[in-house]
Amino acid sequence: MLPTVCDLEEPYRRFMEPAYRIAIEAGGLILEVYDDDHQVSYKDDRSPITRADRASHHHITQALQASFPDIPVLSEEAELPDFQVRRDYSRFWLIDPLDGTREFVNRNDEFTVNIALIEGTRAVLGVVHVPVSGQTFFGAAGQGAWLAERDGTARRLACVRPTSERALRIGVSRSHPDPRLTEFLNHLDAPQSVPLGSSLKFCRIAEGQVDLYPRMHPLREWDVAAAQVITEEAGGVVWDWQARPLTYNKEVMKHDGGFLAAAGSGLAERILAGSR
Ligand SMILES: Nc1ncnc2c1ncn2[C@@H]1O[C@H](COP(=O)(O)O)[C@@H](OP(=O)(O)O)[C@H]1O
Ligand SMILES: [Mg+2]
Repeated sequence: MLPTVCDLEEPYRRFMEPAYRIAIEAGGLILEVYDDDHQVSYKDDRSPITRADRASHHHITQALQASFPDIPVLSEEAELPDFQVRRDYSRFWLIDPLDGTREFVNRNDEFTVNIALIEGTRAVLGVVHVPVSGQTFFGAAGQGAWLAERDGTARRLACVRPTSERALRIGVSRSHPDPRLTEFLNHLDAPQSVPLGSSLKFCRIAEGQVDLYPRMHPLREWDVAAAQVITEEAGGVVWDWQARPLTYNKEVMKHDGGFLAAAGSGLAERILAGSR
């Protein structure tokens, strides 16, 4: 059940209630494998996959389909429908059943379950659950973002604007270093790097603990969708490097040029102006 302090309304409440519950259930399945001796195999693109990715994928897919038989579910762990078919979807679920598989394999706890609802080409609802901490971040377009703790208490999320008195805190991938990002950081005034796995980098912006999350190389749409809604609904922005909002259900489901997530549009504009 959604936390009682959460005053989320329709049209998104009917989607959020099951999505929130299903993300937490999937987190429970992931933890059963995490506490066990998990075996890793590798996909064609050499990224790791475990029994936990598969268990989470099957549960989320089946449970969303049971609640919403008419809404397609697209997942990192399943073959995507042809673009000719999915381009006509007015609404679909986009899931990353275990984001941060490398963090899972390395046992550093920084992995998440991500469920997003896409309408047209926009991400409009997102749930990011963190199995180890039991925290669940969630938000819906125009209504705000919340953080629920394992014990059911919850609070609204709001980004914190950086001040000139302190260093900018930059969320960076813990497991996928990028030389272009290092070069970009060299142009900022003594930034403080905050290494984090998975979509947690977006969530920390929404919590006010990180100011920026710049990404130069492509990420898949499912790595971003749910957490983008949470960042935006906490007052942040997630733009491409031309200051345009990210779009979804593209022919290739990637954000090709990367993106800039920031704790506010003013900060993002300042950073983009400096990077040109
Ligand atoms: N260069 C790249 N191209 C495509 N996906 C990438 C990538 N670098 C990282 N990713 C994916 O982005 C997700 C989060 O990575 P990071 O912790 O670096 O932010 C991971 O997803 P999965 O764990 O779901 O496969 C990872 O596979
Ligand atoms: Mg992922």
